Amino acid sequence: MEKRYAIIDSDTASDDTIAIYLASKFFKLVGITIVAGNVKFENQIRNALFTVEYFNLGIPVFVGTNRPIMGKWKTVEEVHGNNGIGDWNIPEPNLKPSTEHAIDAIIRLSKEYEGELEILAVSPLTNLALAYLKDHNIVKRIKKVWIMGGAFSRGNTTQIAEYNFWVDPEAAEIVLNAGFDITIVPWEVTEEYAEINDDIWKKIESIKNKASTFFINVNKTLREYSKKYEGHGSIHTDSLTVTLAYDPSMILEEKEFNVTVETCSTARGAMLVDWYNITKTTNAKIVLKVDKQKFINYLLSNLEHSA
Ligand SMILES: O=c1[nH]cnc2c1ncn2[C@@H]1O[C@H](CO)[C@@H](O)[C@H]1O
Repeated sequence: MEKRYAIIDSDTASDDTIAIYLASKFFKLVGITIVAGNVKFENQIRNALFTVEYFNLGIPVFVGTNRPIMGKWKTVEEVHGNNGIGDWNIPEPNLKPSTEHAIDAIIRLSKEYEGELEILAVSPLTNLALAYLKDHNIVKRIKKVWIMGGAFSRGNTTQIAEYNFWVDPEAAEIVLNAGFDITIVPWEVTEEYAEINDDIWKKIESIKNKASTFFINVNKTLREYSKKYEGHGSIHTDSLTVTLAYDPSMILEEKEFNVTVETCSTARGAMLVDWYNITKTTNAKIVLKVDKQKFINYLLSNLEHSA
């Protein structure tokens, strides 16, 4: 089967790096665009370049916006480690990012691969929102947008908000209302279907090759944090989103909703899902159930059969 074209938009830390690696296996990845989020911006760029170099992916890294639209957010080094990848002491990558801005790269690539390009947004949506504001026609040219973001009610960052939507709720609102074909993978769904528990962690550890070593190192702090504060193994939200995008037959249930994002007060970043279609419109599908075993199989086989 011909590989589909995709850009992965990433605030590159821990699981993002694995999502990049998986996306490079699943798709013809034409770019990695970096956006403000998880950890210090410079570290995110470094982590993306390191991932490309480590796995010899040959994919350009485009630096994007280094803050959300409103500029109010916090990085979460406590989740991912100080450098974003479990404090793994990595060498400085030789690769350099592209000189083209991520927003311009998204617009240009949407023309080069018109009607074929998919966006794997495992990040706050700032780059995509700004690309849309610069060129509304990207909506017609981009085939599909996969979004990891939003929580129904169990916020991982505030009582109600998931991190990616919380970092840039204005951007999320812009993207959701732009008219893209959107599928959302929300936090609770990833919590249920993208957990790497002790058994699977040990299995990955025992592979002991280049990719498994990478996985264990970059996700070390994420695992400790998830165990301590969320009471389960590490949640691989971004990897699940990329895998679902590659093989949508893993989606066992999804439903179309009108989805908006709260931008005010203590509920900032909350995903508002019109469950009973009170608004009489829809703008996105939300994934509700996933074949977890398939996800684990994809992950394990791609870690086993690496370099
Ligand atoms: O506590 C956390 N667990 C997992 N991912 C997190 C956490 N905090 C921030 N992220 C980041 O935000 C998205 C998920 O909400 C993911 O994209 C991940 O990179």
